[in-house]
Amino acid sequence: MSSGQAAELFRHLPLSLVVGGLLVILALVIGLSPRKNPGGLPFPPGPPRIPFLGNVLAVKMNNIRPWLTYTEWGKKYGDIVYSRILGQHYIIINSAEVAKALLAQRYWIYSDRPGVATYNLFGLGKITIALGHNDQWRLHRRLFHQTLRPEAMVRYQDLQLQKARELIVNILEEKNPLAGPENHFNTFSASVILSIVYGYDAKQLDDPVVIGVWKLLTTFSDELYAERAALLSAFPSLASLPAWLPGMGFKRKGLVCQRLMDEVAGIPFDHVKEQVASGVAPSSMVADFLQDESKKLVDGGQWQALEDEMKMVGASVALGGAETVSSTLLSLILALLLYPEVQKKACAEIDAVVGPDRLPSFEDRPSLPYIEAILREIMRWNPVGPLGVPHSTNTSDIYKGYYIPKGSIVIYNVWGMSRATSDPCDPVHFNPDRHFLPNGELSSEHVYTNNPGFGFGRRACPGRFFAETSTWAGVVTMLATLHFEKAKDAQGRDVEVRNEFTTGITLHPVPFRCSIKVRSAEREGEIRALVDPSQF
Ligand code: HEM
Repeated sequence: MSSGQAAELFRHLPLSLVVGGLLVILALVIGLSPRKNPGGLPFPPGPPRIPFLGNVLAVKMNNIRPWLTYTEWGKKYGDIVYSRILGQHYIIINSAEVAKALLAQRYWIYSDRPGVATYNLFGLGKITIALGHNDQWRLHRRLFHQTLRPEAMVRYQDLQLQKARELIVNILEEKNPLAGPENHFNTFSASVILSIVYGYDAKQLDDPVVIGVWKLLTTFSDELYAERAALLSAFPSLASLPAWLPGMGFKRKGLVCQRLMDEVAGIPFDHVKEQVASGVAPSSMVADFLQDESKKLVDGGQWQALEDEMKMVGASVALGGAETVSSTLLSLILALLLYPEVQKKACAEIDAVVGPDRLPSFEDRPSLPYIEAILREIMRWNPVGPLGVPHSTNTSDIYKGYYIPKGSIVIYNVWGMSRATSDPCDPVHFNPDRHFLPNGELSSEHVYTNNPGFGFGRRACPGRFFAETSTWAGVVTMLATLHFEKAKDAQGRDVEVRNEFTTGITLHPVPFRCSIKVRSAEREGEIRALVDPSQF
């Protein structure tokens, strides 16, 4: 039977069978419904639930932006909210204080990950972000630490600045007048990451490894919206239904993702292995690991297992760091168009500190507090991951007299936290000045790498220090060299842009047009002298 015939057959199933199926699902839901907790303690407060389905309708009403529902719940029920969907417990945390108290101070309970079946379906079950709180995950975090710890960052500064300069040339050489800078941001963020992980020098958009990384990220995030993930975690057996059944098309996308994942993890890794064998590998996370003789003292089987983990660690870094940094840069450009006074202030600061004809470098960073405030404000304004990445509990817990069951999915509402600022300026606005104290000094409260957008506790993003320096290099180099403004239509009027973002696991500004001009010919000249013209 072909898959088309099978789908046709499914569409014509007798009503009794469909009703029977629904009853089975209902029985499963009842089976999954929580039993009373031993001490009879209450769950944290939360919205009223309907039998069996729980809060599915409330979240569904706002399923494209669940963080708005959670923020409303936060106002009504407090910083910790309980919700239930199809028998699955959800704990929603709406304040950084509660997130720290649970995810950081009780990390041994709150560091598991839900949704492993879903990650497996997309071939991503072995990357760090998908792993449970176990020894394999601890090994990954140890391997990251060598390359991504704060003290190692100084090693990458020259590379980050060089890639930022290549970004400027890519933007200036863009032939399509309607193209925005987003594709060049994608190349920038992927190429800095690929350099440190594999010593791989990707320069342009059509680089096959860069293309692979982006195809994998977009296929995965298009398919894995929150509702589907919730359904799959409530009913993992859905994942084993055949791909030809109606509604199961995402399984075919899952197969595409699995193939892409094999390529993204395998091709650059094998390339480095060959380079190491012929003694020509430049230093990188993977090459340094493969050349570390002390690791080879473990016996052959263990070495192979360790090498397989390193392959996944490399892919985890490449995937974790590409989209997030690129999206952050695109948010900045949108903010510059909407708030031109920010661009004016930033350029004035750079010109005063760096002088008119030199490019900024990391030595200038302490003297550029407004740029620092811009970085913090991009993270706050429209957080790239509005709900971070969910954790789950591996045992039950009691917090402030509330019962938190084992297996709860714990969501921290980064978007809601970003709206709860104590300064008088409306949180909707992009305003870097909110990060300064009345005495003009930068506040020590919202340091970039402590932003809730990087998560909490032992699972907090290991790439946040690298994200910070890459973003800084990109932002300061663009603001020193280029001027961004609204594009003009045929009549010479501004093409308006809106503070509008896509929805999903990560947020990106919806595509917008802008005009980019050189603002310092001296700095452009210096950049062109530093970037090999044969690459463009
Ligand atoms: C603005 C940029 C970035 C943002 C907003 C971001 C955000 C996050 C968040 C929210 C998590 C989950 C934390 C949690 O579970 O509580 C995470 C995990 C992770 N990030 Fe990032 N990230 C960024 C950049 C990067 C970069 C540049 C890298 C690599 C160099 C990276 C690698 C990872 C990895 C490997 C994990 C999984 C950690 C684990 O599960 O233990 N990220 N990130």
